[in-house]
Amino acid sequence: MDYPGNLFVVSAPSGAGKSSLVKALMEVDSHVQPSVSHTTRAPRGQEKHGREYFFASEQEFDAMVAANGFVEWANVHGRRYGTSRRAIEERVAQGADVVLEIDYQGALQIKQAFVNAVLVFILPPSWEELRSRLERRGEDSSEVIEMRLKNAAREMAQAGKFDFVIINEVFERALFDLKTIVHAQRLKFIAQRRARADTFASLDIP
Ligand SMILES: Nc1nc2c(ncn2[C@@H]2O[C@H](COP(=O)(O)OP(=O)(O)O)[C@@H](O)[C@H]2O)c(=O)[nH]1
Ligand SMILES: Nc1ncnc2c1ncn2[C@@H]1O[C@H](COP(=O)(O)OP(=O)(O)O)[C@@H](O)[C@H]1O
Repeated sequence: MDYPGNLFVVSAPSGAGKSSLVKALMEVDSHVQPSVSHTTRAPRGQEKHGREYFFASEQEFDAMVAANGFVEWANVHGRRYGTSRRAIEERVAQGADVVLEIDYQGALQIKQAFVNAVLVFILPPSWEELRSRLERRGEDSSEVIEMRLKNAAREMAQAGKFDFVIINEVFERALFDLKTIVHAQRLKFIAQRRARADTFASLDIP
C-alpha cells in the first residue's frame, strides 16, 4: 500500500529504552504521532487508558480479532498486544508520520502489510545494563523481569531482519540516531515522489 505518511516501527527487548526514545522523539518532532495499541495486560502505575494503551479484556480483544480490527497482533510476555487499523490507517492516509512501538513479531507483520514501513531495532549496551534498567524502572515484579530477560535473547536474535539497529548506551546519541533515520526516510520519500512526477512529466500525462 502507498500512503502519503511514513510508518516507523520501533522494537526492542523490554527495558532497552524504546518508550523513552520514542517519547523524546515526539517531543522534538511534532509531525510524528504515536500509534496507541490494545493490550490485555494490566495498566502500570501512571498509565492511562487511551494514552499508553487501550486496556482490553480477553473477550474484548477476541472480538476485535474476530472483526479483523487489527493490522497485526501478537502474544508477548504472556499477554496479547495489537495495533488497530484505526490507530494508523487514517493518519498515514492524511500524511502524518506514525510510530509504532511493538514487538518483532508485530514488526514483521507490519512490513508485510506496508512494504515502505521502516523497521528500527533498539539494543541495550549489555545484559547487565538491560537488567539494571528493568530493575531501576521499578514497574515489574522480579518474576516478570526474569521472564522479560529470558525473552530478550530470542527477541534480539531478530534484529538482523530490521532496516536499522540503534544501540541505546548514551541516550542523546541514540536519540540522534533515531532522528536521523526519520529525517532520512522523509528525504527518500520526497525523492521517490519527485521521480514519479518527473516520469509523468516526460510522458506528458495531464
Ligand atoms: N505486536 C505488538 N507488540 C506490542 C504492541 N504494543 C506493545 N507491544 C510490545 O509488547 C511488549 C511489552 O510491552 P509493555 O508491556 O509496554 O512493556 P515494556 O516494553 O517493557 O514497556 C513490548 O515488546 C512492546 O513493544 C502491539 O500493538 N503489537
Ligand atoms: N540510554 C539510557 N541510559 C540509562 N537509562 C536509560 C537509557 N534509556 C532508557 N533508560 C531507562 O531505562 C528504563 C527502561 O526504559 P524504557 O524506555 O521504559 O524501555 P522499554 O520501553 O524499551 O521497555 C527507564 O527507567 C529509562 O528511564
